[in-house]
Amino acid sequence: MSAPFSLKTLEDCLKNVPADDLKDLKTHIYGRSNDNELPVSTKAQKIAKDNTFVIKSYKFEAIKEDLRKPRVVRIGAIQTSLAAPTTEPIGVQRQKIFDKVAKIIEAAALENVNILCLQELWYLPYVFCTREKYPWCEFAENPESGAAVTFLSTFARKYNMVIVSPILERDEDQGDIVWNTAVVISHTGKIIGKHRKNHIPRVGDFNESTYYFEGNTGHPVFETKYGRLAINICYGRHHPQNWMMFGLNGAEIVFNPSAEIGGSLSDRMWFIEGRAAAVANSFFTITINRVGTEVFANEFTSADGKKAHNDMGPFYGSAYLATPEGMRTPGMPRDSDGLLISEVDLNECRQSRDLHTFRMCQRLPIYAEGFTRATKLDFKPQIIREI
Ligand SMILES: NC(=O)NCCC(=O)O
Repeated sequence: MSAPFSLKTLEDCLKNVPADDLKDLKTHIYGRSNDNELPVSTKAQKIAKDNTFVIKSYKFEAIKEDLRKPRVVRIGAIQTSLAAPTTEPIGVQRQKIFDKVAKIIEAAALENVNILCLQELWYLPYVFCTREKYPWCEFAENPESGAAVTFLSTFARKYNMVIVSPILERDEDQGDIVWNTAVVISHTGKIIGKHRKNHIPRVGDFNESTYYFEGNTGHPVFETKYGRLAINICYGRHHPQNWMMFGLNGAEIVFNPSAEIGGSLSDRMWFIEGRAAAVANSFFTITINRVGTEVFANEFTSADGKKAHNDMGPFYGSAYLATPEGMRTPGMPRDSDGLLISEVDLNECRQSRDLHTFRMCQRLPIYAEGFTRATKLDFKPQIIREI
């Protein structure tokens, strides 16, 4: 099994920085010198302590307007490790994660969370490194009536909460094929719709393309009681146009449920990509990653000449929210289960568009024309050379 992280959160590096320097440093790395941490109720803290997860809550303010009321919402993000070994029966593994997540949702409800998102494929191990089809394909479920979605619908209705459930989808109407999908559950408990992952990794142990194709649902934005949201699933985080399309369709909040391991390229990019996307598209982003090391019975290789192994290494958690103004919360722990809560005013999306005019001066027609040219077989890059 791979070694755990030396830092519990990256913020641990800051503990020895002198107070004055820390203010400056935070202004750059978080976009503000004060974290604006909100108190967490004793009840929620007790649930967290009894069930060994961390709760952090932060507040972001927008400009107070005369004609528009603030649109304050509380956004929650859950990061978890597995609750049972991968050798346990599928039903047992799933139920144990349900039991763990139920406690975290209970705490989220006590803290008045309005919209909640879980990590990519939240009720199963990240099994694609194995390239084995069974037993893992058994985790795939119907996006309207599957066990995970049904389980979360009950909470959505009970707590008046919109919940985003990233699942392994079984498309029973279309030849039983499998997809990587996020289902949006309304505060009424009904399903609003689903989105299928647009960009599928084929790198190292991320062998998802053995199981499913790139999604075919475009860039839907879901209108909910609490705001317009979209889901850019994991690897789509590396694709600026994927973020942009959700923005063009009117998203105010874009979740990035992920599965990412420490020491990888993504570990270096994690803190940049979500924040950059929030600024470029004037929406809130929330990047969420699983935690812990997932060990499998059979060895697999990463096709890099190195020895076969039974685990991918530790997933690094580190969930955070970024705002259109480029501010962000500190990261959640790299190695423990957690609930991140961020209180934001959605009015900031329009305010940022007014302030910075990124959307107004976006040159969509020239990009559209350039993209069309770049897809042609006879495409010639526009390079000018000295003659
Ligand atoms: N789950 C997932 O898409 N991981 C992506 C791996 C990467 O970002 O390199």
